[in-house]
Amino acid sequence: MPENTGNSPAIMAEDLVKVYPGRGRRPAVRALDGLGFTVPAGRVFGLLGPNGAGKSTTTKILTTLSRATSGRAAVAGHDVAKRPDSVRAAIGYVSQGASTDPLLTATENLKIAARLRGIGAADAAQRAQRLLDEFGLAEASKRPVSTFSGGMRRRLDVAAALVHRPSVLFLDEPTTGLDPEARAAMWAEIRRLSGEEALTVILTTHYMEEADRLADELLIVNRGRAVVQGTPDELKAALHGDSVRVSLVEPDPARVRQAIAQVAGLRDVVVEASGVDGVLAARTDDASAAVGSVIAALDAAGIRYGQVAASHPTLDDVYLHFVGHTFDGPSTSSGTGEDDVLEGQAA
Ligand SMILES: Nc1ncnc2c1ncn2[C@@H]1O[C@H](COP(=O)(O)OP(=O)(O)OP(=O)(O)O)[C@@H](O)[C@H]1O
Repeated sequence: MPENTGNSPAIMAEDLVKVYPGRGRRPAVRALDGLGFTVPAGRVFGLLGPNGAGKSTTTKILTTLSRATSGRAAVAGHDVAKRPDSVRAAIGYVSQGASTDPLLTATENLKIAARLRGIGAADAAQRAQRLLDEFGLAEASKRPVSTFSGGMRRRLDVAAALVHRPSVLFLDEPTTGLDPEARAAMWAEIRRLSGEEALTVILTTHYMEEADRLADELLIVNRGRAVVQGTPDELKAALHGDSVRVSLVEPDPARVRQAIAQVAGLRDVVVEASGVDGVLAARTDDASAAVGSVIAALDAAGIRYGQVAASHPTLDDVYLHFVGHTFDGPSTSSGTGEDDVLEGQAA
């Protein structure tokens, strides 16, 4: 039975600090720097942030795989440092790597997962059957997992993490590598779990669309700190004005920045180059005027570009605003520096 479906939060993290000690010439790393957040029970909660932001470290502490240097965290009402066994009994964890044995059948895998959680043989068989039905894997239950598609394997990984009926499920990039159809099936599964089963799902993802469509609430983490938390709609609504995006062809970011330096009314300007492509992103209160002026400035400077788009803020814009570079972009861009963007976050 879920342990925590009442009003108390599924997760509470307070002032978490994690310092990985230095070794030899390698300096110590302060991976978490006072991270705090709360996750209400029964929600899909998305953790977003650039590489190295501290997402994995946070997940490791919450799943008892690592200890915080200081601070406090509780999962399903249990303190992670004082009651790690109770936390482990209350959570399921699906890592990026497959957790099932490809040579065994789906049923065998689930039965083993249940037995490892201390469930008796008869109950394990029943639970395995129930999960195979729920996850649409009943017909394939007698086949070795090596014959499964990527989507079926991922669903089986999730099913295996639920054998002991946890109340909080950690999913680390659950749809990476899946085709769009399998991704949609996994999204439907996650929605079902949080809805019908009242499970709290902690989701780490690298897909902005996934975070937008799936997460009831999002936390953006940067440099070991919580930057902003809210529903995707709240976060988007908090960014006033419109977004302008221009795809650049073989850009020289410094030249692009110089070209648009005189364009009035742009803020949160970021220019990124990745291979032969690039992007110029900015926000403005007057999209139609800004688009015209940006195009004129790029033309005047002889800068090549492709698509030019203005839209209401998307989650990409929220990320850009709070982190300082695009989700797929480099961690240092030639645009507005991270500190500049964070200083301007009162928008
Ligand atoms: N075992 C470790 N020893 C030393 N430093 C570490 C260790 N694990 C993580 N770090 C460092 O801590 C910081 C946070 O890393 P973490 O893996 O938590 O970030 P992340 O947000 O999960 O990134 P990614 O999206 O790339 O997985 C990084 O600077 C990373 O290099």
